[in-house]
Amino acid sequence: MLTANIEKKLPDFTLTMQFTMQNEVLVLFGPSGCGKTTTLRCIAGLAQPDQGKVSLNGDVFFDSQVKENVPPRLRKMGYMFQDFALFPHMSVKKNIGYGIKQPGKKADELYTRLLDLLKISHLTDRYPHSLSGGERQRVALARALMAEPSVLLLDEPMSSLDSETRRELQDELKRLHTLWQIPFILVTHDLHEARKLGDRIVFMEQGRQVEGR
Ligand SMILES: Nc1ncnc2c1ncn2[C@@H]1O[C@H](COP(=O)(O)OP(=O)(O)OP(=O)(O)O)[C@@H](O)[C@H]1O
Repeated sequence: MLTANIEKKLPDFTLTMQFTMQNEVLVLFGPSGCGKTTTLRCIAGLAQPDQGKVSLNGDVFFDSQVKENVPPRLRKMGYMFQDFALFPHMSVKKNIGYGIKQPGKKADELYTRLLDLLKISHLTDRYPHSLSGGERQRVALARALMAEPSVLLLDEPMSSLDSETRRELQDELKRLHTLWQIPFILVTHDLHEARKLGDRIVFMEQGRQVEGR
């Protein structure tokens, strides 16, 4: 169970988000600038709330009252952000491999499956600067999935993909979720995608939840 209680002052409003989720797919949906990315960043530890608490299955990652703030790499979260760059000096293969927790047959199988699924097998020796936006996005997604994280945070992971790849990837994400049974938080601007993938949709405006089911 992931619990997030986040209060963070931003230039135009104070982000105030509070939710608890089981091993489900929660979608954050709302207009540009309403605080979706900042919410994910606070959960991942890439931004610090002014007040609040973030915990996963009883492990406290952030607690303003006791000044606890676990660094991102120890939070066991996989994330893929719009601006989260791939390592420029590493090949695609190395970038994806960076996420591996435990090398071995299982990791090799997952690697092959992800390359195949994301149609990036032919890119493994290339470097990020030579990839298109959509290719970079697919490599970044493979890296996030490769780590077999305890929580997966996805910030518009499919925004630069063509509609067919997007549909396939949506289906695969759903399958992976069923298989792994961990919390997924997905930010999307696509209501169809939100409805297809989300067990729950949180509608946000100006840093607050305005509607949800
Ligand atoms: N590091 C920062 N410093 C100051 N203000 C920020 C920072 N990051 C975000 N903001 C502001 O906080 C608000 C929320 O931004 P955020 O990126 O979380 O929105 P979003 O809902 O993810 O938007 P989008 O859909 O466009 O990606 C915006 O007004 C943004 O300008």
